Amino acid sequence: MEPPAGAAYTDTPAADLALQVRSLYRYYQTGTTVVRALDGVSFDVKVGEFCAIVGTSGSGKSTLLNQLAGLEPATAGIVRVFNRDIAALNERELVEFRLQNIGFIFQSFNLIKSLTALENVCLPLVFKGVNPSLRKKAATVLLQQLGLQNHAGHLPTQLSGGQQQRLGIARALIANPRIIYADEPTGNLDSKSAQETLKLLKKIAAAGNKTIIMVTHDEHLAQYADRIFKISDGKLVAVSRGTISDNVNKQ
Ligand SMILES: Nc1ncnc2c1ncn2[C@@H]1O[C@H](COP(=O)(O)OP(=O)(O)OP(=O)(O)O)[C@@H](O)[C@H]1O
Repeated sequence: MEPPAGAAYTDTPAADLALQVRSLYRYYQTGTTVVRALDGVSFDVKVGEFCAIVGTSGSGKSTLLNQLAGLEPATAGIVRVFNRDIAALNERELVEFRLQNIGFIFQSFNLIKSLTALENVCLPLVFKGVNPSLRKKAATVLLQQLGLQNHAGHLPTQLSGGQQQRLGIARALIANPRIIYADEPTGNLDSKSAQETLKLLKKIAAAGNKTIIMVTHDEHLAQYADRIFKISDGKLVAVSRGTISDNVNKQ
């Protein structure tokens, strides 16, 4: 039976969950002040779900994404990514776990300006030790899939914002991660490119059984997601279903 739209937990077996977050707290101490950036957050995300985390500035969205990636220790609570308690991993194991499982998409694209589009997309495979001809082959296929085949030799500055973000998405996909974290992926895009980026993310989640977690302050763009988690003052205050369900696979 489908869980109700507002459910943060599902009755899904743990093996089918991408994320299990339980009573997660992250406090920051600045002088004598304690900031409760995350104040007891709990939710599940199923494998293949596209989820948006929304909230106003300072609500705790980036802190939550950092926690889900194991980039900072929690004050208390549990984060399991594909059933691995990431607090139990040491720094070296965390780096390896991220390399094997997580792709990142950034607001400012984080492309290397001196490298061509093809070389930028290849980078995660360089870190994985894949040989140059296989890297080039995989990157060429992805550039083709994302409609960037005519830009392989271009530098990022020779591409539009939308094209740069597609490049960022190709780079996030090339190592075949099981989950993708996107932090304000449309923050630097015009509204048309933003919508195209969201359609692309929706299509990736639907087609490849990839889980996507996207942080955005844009409540309209969040409607492309399967579920939307609303954060306020470090608390999960609402869970809803995205209302934009146009069949992106047909495009
Ligand atoms: N390293 C830090 N040290 C102290 N306080 C921090 C730190 N990082 C975040 N905070 C505080 O924690 C709260 C949540 O910040 P966070 O960056 O997660 O919010 P956000 O929702 O991502 O905001 P924005 O949309 O503006 O990026 C804020 O009050 C912020 O000032």
